[in-house]
Amino acid sequence: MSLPLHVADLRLRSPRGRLLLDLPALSATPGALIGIRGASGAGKTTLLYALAGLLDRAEGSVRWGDTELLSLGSEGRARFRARNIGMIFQDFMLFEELGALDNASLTALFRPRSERPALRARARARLEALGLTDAERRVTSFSGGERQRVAIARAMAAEAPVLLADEPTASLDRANADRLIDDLVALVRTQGTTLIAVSHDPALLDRMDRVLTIEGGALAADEVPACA
Ligand SMILES: Nc1ncnc2c1ncn2[C@@H]1O[C@H](COP(=O)(O)OP(=O)(O)OP(=O)(O)O)[C@@H](O)[C@H]1O
Repeated sequence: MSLPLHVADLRLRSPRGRLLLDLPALSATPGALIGIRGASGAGKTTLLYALAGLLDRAEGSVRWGDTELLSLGSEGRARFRARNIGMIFQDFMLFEELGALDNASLTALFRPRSERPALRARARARLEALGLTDAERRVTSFSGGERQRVAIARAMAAEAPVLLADEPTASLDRANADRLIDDLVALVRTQGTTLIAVSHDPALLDRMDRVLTIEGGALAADEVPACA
């Protein structure tokens, strides 16, 4: 399934009324690689959270295909996310009592029984590709970078139509970061996934089709990188 994105008049205010996000319009076609950059505090993570339907106070329209995310209740948004959005966020949302593979296969719970073995096999392969070979080890004992890799494996194994990533290369060394960028681009090109990735990493941003610059919660630029 492919899900075009249409955002209109998206606004978010802090509890004290400060405007954190103000986006009159943003569209993305399925299969696009979109980077988001901007200074610290510009609103990049807030934008990703709004696109995932994770912010209760967001106003306006975030439409993925035929689904108007902001008109759904929190349960409906969670259901939509489980089926359609892979997330690599800075809070990795791992289950401490589970092993790496169980965490990376968690989205199987939302899939028909017949699809679960293939998803688990993809999760194992993604973990191995990311250098995590001890699939049964509980994540409690994992380092920050290892935890991030489990979250990446989970998001990629799900092969959801949309992948939202917040600094996916941040805690990887250069060689692993470069391999991950290759894998993300390959996933998008083969599956028609829409990737929206916040990053400060020029190696990642240079591989995107478009790079958005966020300043003060607003879109300051929407450019094609020089080497795309
Ligand atoms: N619930 C909230 N209440 C008040 N301010 C908030 C809230 N959530 C976010 N902010 C503020 O909104 C701004 C944007 O935050 P955000 O995390 O989106 O920035 P960012 O661009 O991702 O930064 P970084 O690169 O440092 O991660 C920041 O000034 C932050 O303090």
